[in-house]
Amino acid sequence: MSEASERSVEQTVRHELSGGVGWITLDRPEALNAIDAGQRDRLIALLRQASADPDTRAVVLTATGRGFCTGADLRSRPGSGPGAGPPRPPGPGDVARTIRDGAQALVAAVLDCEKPVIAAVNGIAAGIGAHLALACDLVVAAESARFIEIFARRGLVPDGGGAYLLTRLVGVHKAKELIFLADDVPAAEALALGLVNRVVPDDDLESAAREWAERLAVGPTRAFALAKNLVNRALEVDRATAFREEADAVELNMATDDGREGVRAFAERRAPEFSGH
Ligand SMILES: CCCCCCCCCCCCC[C@H](O)CC(=O)SCCNC(=O)CCNC(=O)[C@H](O)C(C)(C)COP(=O)(O)OP(=O)(O)OC[C@H]1O[C@@H](n2cnc3c(N)ncnc32)[C@H](O)[C@@H]1OP(=O)(O)O
Repeated sequence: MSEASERSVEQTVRHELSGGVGWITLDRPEALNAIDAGQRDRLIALLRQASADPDTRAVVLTATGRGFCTGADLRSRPGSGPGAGPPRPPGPGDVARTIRDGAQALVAAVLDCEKPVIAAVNGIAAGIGAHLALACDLVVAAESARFIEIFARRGLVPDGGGAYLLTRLVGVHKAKELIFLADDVPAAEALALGLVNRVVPDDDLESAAREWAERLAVGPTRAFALAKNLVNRALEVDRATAFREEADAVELNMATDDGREGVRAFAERRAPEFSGH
């Protein structure tokens, strides 16, 4: 039975809302924060709740120990409780459904979250754990962090949006290099590649993530959500569609309190106070 099942999923995937920032912390350092299906599903639920919660203005995703997340818990077996029989071999379509409903749903929950999501990568991010970090809007990495597109070491095809994310972030050739060779990518190299926004000393990771998160938490939340969606779609649509969706987003935003507050505050020579609505 995996360690995860001896502690509640609320203990190994912690959530705290503080100052408008939702902190989601993976806390199973003994397994480098590998995630089983229960932890994956809790992450999805927390991200979806954060998206809808008006009191959550920004999200930070981080972890404890020297692992951020090393992907699926390869030691957990769904339904492996006491008395469980031998694992049933997956039937036709079972694996594809697991990937759709699991790894892909997790990455989609980050991409679709209507709040800025910051990954504070404290250590090794491998497999779906790397994609969880790379799907975030901003990635702050500790100097000791490293990213591993590890699937080939396990004979697996990258899932959880790996090819989709990597190709957009680093281009076709570098994406194939990372996937085929499955080498460790240290934080400094990840920064040079454009995989992360910032690299900070390990001891400064939390404060660096907090500083960005708290700045975003008092910003125009709705405008951030609309802009996030435009950027996420920018590589998928043609110019006419992009321009139409941009114009629609600007119009939607102008109907919000914050959309009017910024210009009004400038005219009144005062700092804006964005409510997030
Ligand atoms: C999305 C969740 C799905 C949940 C369903 C579960 C079904 C799983 C079926 C797989 C198909 C799903 C695939 C998934 O969507 C995508 C993936 O993530 S596949 C990639 C899986 N991850 C890995 O292959 C990484 C495995 N780990 C390593 O290779 C190494 O640990 C490392 C990352 C290179 C680091 O190496 P070291 O620094 O030497 O550290 P150790 O190896 O000694 O590790 C320390 C300790 O942690 C345990 N551990 C590390 N990673 C995992 C892991 N992924 N699963 C379980 N346990 C892990 C390791 O065993 C050590 O424990 P100890 O032996 O000390 O008890």
